[in-house]
This record gives sequence, structure tokens and C-alpha cells, in this order.
Amino acid sequence: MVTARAPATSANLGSGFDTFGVALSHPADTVSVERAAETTIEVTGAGADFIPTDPEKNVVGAVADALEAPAHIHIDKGVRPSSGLGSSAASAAAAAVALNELYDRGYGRHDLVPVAAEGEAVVSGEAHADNVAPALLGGFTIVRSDDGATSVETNLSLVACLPEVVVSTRDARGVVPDSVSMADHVETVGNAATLTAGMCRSDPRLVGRGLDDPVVTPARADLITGYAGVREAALAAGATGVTVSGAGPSVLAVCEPGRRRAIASAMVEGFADAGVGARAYQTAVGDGTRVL
Ligand SMILES: Nc1ncnc2c1ncn2[C@@H]1O[C@H](COP(=O)(O)OP(=O)(O)OP(=O)(O)O)[C@@H](O)[C@H]1O
Ligand SMILES: N[C@@H](CCO)C(=O)O
Repeated sequence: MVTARAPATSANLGSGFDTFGVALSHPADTVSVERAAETTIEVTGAGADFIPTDPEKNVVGAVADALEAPAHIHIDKGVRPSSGLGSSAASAAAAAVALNELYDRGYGRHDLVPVAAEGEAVVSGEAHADNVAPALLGGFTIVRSDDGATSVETNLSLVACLPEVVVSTRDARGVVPDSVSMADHVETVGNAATLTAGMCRSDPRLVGRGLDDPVVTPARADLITGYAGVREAALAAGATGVTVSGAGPSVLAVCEPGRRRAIASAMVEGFADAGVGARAYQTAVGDGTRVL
């Protein structure tokens, strides 16, 4: 048996729609695999009742197919599904690493990014890699359709606040505008470049400024009850920037070390003011998938 742990991730980071992502130090999924004649799946943990065990419908089934590595796969969910924290990607990344080892396929981490992305296609209809790349590689990642993924190590404190509302990635993609104005394009490029410089310097002020996004985030914020109040509360508590995590509903705040506790409380209270229960993870940019 081989067991791997893959982290939650936060994709987009505002200005990097479908491009940027970070691995979180926690929460995480743990996946154990044993050789079998055909793939079977068992799921326990957070939101397990809402996750299919049919290999045609679970991301790990697609990963096992892509690696020609049939197995009994046990997924212990630490990352709630439809959270905006890369729940499906965590399972896909952990399964890719564990099955690669179990069957001695010899793929490197970068080779496994498109393999794990095949799993994402089961969920959203597209093999996008902005969650699986940070889940596999760790740190801050940039994915390009023609060029694989680039990863940068960074040291950054984060709070991810997960409300008790469900936003599916499919629905959240439906509200993304089809086109952007030149003014919004220029602003987005400036923000994305600022964010990248901030990641390279582990500078929460630059990263926070670079989270701003005039295009996708405003359209998606309406899907998250209480978003505007939670954002204001986090900024008032010291966050250097706030945005929607992935396709939502989680909200991500960047901050200086030592501010996480106050920001986490402010965000949970902000959701409570809108009548929504929530939990906050005081976390940080972390490592990628590891074999346990
Ligand atoms: N192993 C798995 N883990 C989690 N969700 C899975 C898995 N396999 C299939 N799914 C399905 O994927 C959907 C959740 O994926 P979705 O992309 O909407 O959320 P997410 O992975 O938390 O988010 P995001 O990509 O926005 O960060 C649910 O419908 C769930 O049933
Ligand atoms: N980039 C993706 C991440 C969610 O899977 C989106 O925002 O739709």
C-alpha cells in the first residue's frame, strides 16, 4: 500500500484567473492505494456523503485510468468538496503521486500535472491545472496551457474562510465575462505582475495589492452571500488583500505573520452578520504532495 497527502489549494488569486495558485499548509486529503484488478473507491472524511465512489465520476478514477494503474483507492477527505479550496484537485494529486509510486511509473512531479488535471475534467468538463499544479508542486504556481507549470517557493501567511454555502465550479464559470476592456486588461496585467513580484519576495503587501481583479471576482462575489462584508472585516482586521478563493465560496485573505487569528475571527463574524455559518483556516503557503 502507498499513502500520499496532498494539500488544499487556492486558485486564481484574483488577478491570475485560471493561471495562479498556491498550496496551503492545511487542510489536506490523504489517499491510500493498493493494487487491484479493477479500480474501486472508498471515501471517508469531510463531505464524504457528497462524493461519488463510481470511478467514472470520481477524479481519482480518471487518474487511475490515465496512469493505467487500477487500484483500490481510499480517500480520506480533509478538504470539503465544492469549497473553492481545490478539494477535487487534492484527491487527484494525492492519487497521481501514490499510483505513480505503487506502479513504479517513474513520472516526475511536473509530468503528473496533466495526469491529475485529467481528473479535474471529470468534475468541471475541462482539464484545468491551476489547482493540481500547486497541489503537486507546492508554493506559488503559474500554469500556462502550452508550457506546463512554474513553481516558486514563498513564505506567506493566509486565512481561508469557508462558509456553509455551496458554489459549484461549473456555476461559477458560467458568470465569467466573455471579454474584457483594454483598461481592465492593463489593470489586470499590473496586478498580476505585482502579485508575482510579491510572491518572489514573500511580501504580503505586494501580494495583497496584486489580488485586485476588476473582471472575474466582481462577477463571482454575487454568488457568495456576505462577501462584501467579510472582505471589509478582513481588511479592517489587518489583511493586506482579500479575494475569492478559486471558484468560491471560500474567501482568501493575505496578511503579515501574527495577524491570522484576528482576521479569522473577523471573517467568521462577517459571515455570521450575513446569517451564514463559516469556519476559518489559519494557514500559509505550504509544500506539495508527499508520500507518507
Ligand atoms: N475525490 C473527490 N474529491 C472531491 N470532490 C470530488 C471528488 N471526485 C469527484 N468530486 C466532485 O467534484 C465536485 C467538487 O469539485 P469542485 O471543483 O466544484 O470543488 P473544489 O474542488 O472544492 O473547488 P475549486 O476547484 O473551486 O477550488 C463535487 O461535485 C464532487 O462530488
Ligand atoms: N480557475 C478555476 C479554479 C476552480 O477550479 C476557476 O476559477 O474556475
